[in-house]
Amino acid sequence: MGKRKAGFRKGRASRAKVSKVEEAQPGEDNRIPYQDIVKGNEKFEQYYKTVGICKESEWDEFMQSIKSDLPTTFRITGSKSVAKKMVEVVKGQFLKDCLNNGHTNEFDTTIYPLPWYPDNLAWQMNLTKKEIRREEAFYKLHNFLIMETENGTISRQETVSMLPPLVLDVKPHHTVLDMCAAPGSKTAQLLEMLHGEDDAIPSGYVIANDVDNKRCYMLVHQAKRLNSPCLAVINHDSAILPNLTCSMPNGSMEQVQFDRILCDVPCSGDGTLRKNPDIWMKWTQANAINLHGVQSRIFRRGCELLKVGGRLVYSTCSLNPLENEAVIHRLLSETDGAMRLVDVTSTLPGLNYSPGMESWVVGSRNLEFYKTWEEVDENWRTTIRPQMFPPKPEDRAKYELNKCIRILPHQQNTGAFFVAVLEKLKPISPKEKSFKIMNAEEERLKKEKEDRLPENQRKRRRRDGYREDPFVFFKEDEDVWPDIKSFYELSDDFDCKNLLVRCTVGKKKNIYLTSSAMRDLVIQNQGTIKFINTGVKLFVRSDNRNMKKCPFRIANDGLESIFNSIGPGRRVTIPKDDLITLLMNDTPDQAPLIESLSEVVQAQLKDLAAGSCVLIYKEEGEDGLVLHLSGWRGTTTLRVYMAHCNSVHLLRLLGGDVSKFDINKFQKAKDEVAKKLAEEEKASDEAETGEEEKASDEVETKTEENVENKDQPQAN
Ligand SMILES: C[S@@+](CC[C@H](N)C(=O)[O-])C[C@H]1O[C@@H](n2cnc3c(N)ncnc32)[C@H](O)[C@@H]1O
Repeated sequence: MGKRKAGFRKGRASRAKVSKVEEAQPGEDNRIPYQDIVKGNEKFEQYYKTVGICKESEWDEFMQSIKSDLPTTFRITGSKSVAKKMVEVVKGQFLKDCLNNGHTNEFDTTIYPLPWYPDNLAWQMNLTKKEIRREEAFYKLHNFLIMETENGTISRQETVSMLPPLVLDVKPHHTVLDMCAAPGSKTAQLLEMLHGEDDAIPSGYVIANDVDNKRCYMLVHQAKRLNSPCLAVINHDSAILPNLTCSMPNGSMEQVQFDRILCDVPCSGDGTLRKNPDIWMKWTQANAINLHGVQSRIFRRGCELLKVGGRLVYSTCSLNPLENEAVIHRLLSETDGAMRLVDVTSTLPGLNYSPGMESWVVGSRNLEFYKTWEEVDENWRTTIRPQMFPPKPEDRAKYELNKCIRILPHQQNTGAFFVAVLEKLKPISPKEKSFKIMNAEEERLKKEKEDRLPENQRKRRRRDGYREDPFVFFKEDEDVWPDIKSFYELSDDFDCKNLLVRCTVGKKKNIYLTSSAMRDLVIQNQGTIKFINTGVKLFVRSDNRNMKKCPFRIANDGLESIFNSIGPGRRVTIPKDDLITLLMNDTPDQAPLIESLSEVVQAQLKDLAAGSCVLIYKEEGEDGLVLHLSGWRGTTTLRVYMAHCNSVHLLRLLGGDVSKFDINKFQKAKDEVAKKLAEEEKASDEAETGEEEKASDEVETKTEENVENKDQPQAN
């Protein structure tokens, strides 16, 4: 897929409708450069003034803020000890140096933790992304953000988008559904919370769904950085998401009801205007009117799939009450007290917000405004629906829509956002017949019926259901297992049935690990659910001659999940200085000689057969940094087996010298230009010298000829 040209957005159809954008001219490829987009739209202003999106006294501030570029924000991720160390890095001298690297006073380099995010794990800085990218003074900061993002230790996520997962309050035992998950920044956050207790494999899981197949792969990419065996990516329209079943300890089957559901629905996105200025050109009230229906259907399905007592968060990055309070009100009024809004603001200290609206006017696409359905013009009655209107004044107290949270851009220099937290009080009968909750007997009969289908029909079902490679779980007698088990001295409680490969025939290349709950879910639902991805990479085929006994090396991705089961025979405890040496020399050709490492390491390696091993680093103190890394003991060398960005990240955590990796791209570009100029100059000098030499040679030859001629005796 081709990369979108940086700084350009498509600008077509709606341009003509928006008078303020007339000055912006699309380029040859029909895109308008960002800097040429006029930030303003009369209809937007008319609509939100009429709706009363903020107090009149705040309007100018609201508009000024929504037209400005966003500040940069990021979240620190990773295991407890790594995250703690990263917070120290962000608070420490390194980042101070990055921010004060010879810049002039024109930049506001303030950086601060978000007060409502726990443990100082979320940070906002007043510099914009553009400033960080374009200013040489900030090259170290830019390198830091890129490297640590690639490594998965920070997530560059907009402040307001961090709210929904946070208020969902996920615990390690929760079953979680993310209904509209791509590209996945919130899924990542949900996973981090699931793994929040640092248990190797939590009993809960996250199912991340998106209707868009391509975006599902963005989700896979995003989640990969988190190395969780408790995630599955699935691809469905969540408004009609099929029921999932799971097996119970007594062997019966049950429909899955989720403890936590995130419903971050598709929306008009006008809360992201600061990040996506092209929305200024496209904005129309018709978008919100059109989206209300799908948002309501997805939300309703979420409420059906939620466990009684469970929590659901509905969120959008839209300012529009039609996509927000109207959707919530519609569901509350249609489900007869089964759901209720929860006020979570006391858990968000220091967050500035507006309470949800309890009353609003509904605007048509032409911006005619109606207070009640009865007033609506006949022409609009197919697009404006009665459910879009607010509760009657006498019912307001019943719905408590003021418990919703709306964040406006000027309140703390962020994007705009809407969040509603709901709890389920009693079951909701599914709207669609097909979602009827099956009891165990019905489920068994359905399975029996499927099993009786002729083989060709079953095959077709499988084919139509999957375009993905299959998920083939290990059987107890899997051929490669005994060698792996004995090489890594894996304990008997490690269940090899949770391992899987993505092929049915041929050599197994990569072996993935899922949690037991995830394995069960995949096995029980492969017929009805389109699974795109699950499992964390644990073993990778290695045909190295030193791995004859077990042709699989251990991968960093899944190491944490299996670490406790690995026996002492393949473990090497490594002191800080040795680890720094390994990280500074992380390529195979640089691998340090064993004899150059400390005696402690040499002693451990003496009896360790060559091949894959686990390196363990533990800092002193209760909360000290703990690292488990995939390593390779060569015949004479030892090395870390990891991506370069991981090495740099770890060096930074250990206080090692990362300066040789901190490339100043501006200086590099200048050096390259200078080098090219020098080469050109040299070439032209040489050419000139060549010409001169040739010319002088010619002169010399001629002179010599003359001399020779002169020397010739004159013929008489
Ligand atoms: C606002 S984005 C979600 C952002 C995501 N939660 C995150 O934090 O990265 C909305 C997503 O909903 C997906 N979507 C749209 N309609 C859907 C549907 N009917 N079912 C499931 N996903 C849908 C879109 O493909 C899009 O990826």
